[in-house]
Amino acid sequence: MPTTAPTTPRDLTRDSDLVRAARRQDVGRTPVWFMRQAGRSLPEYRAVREGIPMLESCMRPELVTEITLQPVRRHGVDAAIFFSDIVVPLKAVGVDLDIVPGVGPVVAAPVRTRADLDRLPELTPDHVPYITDAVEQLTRELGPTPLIGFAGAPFTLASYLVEGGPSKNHERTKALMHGDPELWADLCARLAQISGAFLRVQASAGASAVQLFDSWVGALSRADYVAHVQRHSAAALAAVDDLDVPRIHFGVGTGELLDLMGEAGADVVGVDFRVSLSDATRRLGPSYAVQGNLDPALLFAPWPALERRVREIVEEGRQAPGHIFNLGHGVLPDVDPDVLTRVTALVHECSTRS
Ligand SMILES: Cc1c2[nH]c(c1CCC(=O)O)Cc1[nH]c(c(CCC(=O)O)c1C)Cc1[nH]c(c(CCC(=O)O)c1C)Cc1[nH]c(c(CCC(=O)O)c1C)C2
Repeated sequence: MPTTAPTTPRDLTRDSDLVRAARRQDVGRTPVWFMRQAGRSLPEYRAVREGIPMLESCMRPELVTEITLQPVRRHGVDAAIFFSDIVVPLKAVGVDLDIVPGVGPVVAAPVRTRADLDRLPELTPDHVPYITDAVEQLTRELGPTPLIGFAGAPFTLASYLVEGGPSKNHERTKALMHGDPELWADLCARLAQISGAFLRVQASAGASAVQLFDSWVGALSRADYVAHVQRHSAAALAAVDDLDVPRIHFGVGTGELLDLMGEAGADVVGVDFRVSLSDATRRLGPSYAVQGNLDPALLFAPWPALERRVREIVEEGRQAPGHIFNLGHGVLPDVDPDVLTRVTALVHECSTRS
């Protein structure tokens, strides 16, 4: 009898529509998941999080598993997004920060000098044993449904570290980038190591795809992206080169950067709602799948208007080399979860290939 290699969690998801679409292969129907589908709008999420601070909940594998599975059970989406946060690896290496309800990540001592950078260590898997545990537990429970791991990209992480918290204009970040390009490059190189290692921990433990969130990089020009950011995001994505996981690269307001974000080493480029999938596909060419791009605010529109837009996006996606249906940015907290379930069913129904 021929011996067969043991089945890994990733083997079980290799033929899923999400992984196939990311690789620009034929799919049975368009796969769909929603950024920020875990947490946010779900009452069952609020119930299990009751009294547990955000960062603490990210370090409890049982809780991470439950919260990650909730939207998969409820909506029937084609992938789970790992419940964590982009600042978890920074906390893990010792940065004094907290996630403040209603605000977001707040850093006690912002990183602005060489001495500050010298206090930021590299990330090793030993810093995040609870991530490995949670991913292993999750992939066992998910079976054929892929788990997407993620990390924040160097620019977006740098913005939180340099500004000390959420920022509208990223002024201190841009001042550092242009005022001390050498320190900026060293900071981003360190953050690329941290991001890449965080992606690698998740992919090694069984995640089937990874997404690099460069949420705020749309604040940059093409010239600044090329000079100061692209190679660092490329280094983060390259950390999983040998693990055979598709890589999704996403940012908000990045219509002008899509091709450069693809070149950084993505298989799939995330598209926000400001650019049509057709334009995005034209800008990207045949070598990339696209992900997106329903405006999250449209989930509040009357169903006929929402339905029309969902059908349009599915049609536009058919012209792309591969399409993963998603929002153009994260689920808004007040959305009716039943609308997400209905959108999932509609995408599946109107995209089923005969
Ligand atoms: C993928 C993800 C993230 N955060 C969380 C997840 C888990 C999965 C999911 O919710 O589906 C949980 C996650 N992260 C947070 C929460 C809310 C905190 C709570 O419930 O107490 C949750 C559920 C807190 C958080 N963390 C962050 C913010 C934004 C602040 C700002 O405007 O600058 C906020 C509010 C930083 C953050 N975190 C993340 C991003 C990239 C995605 C995006 O652009 O939305 C960013 C920019 C990524």
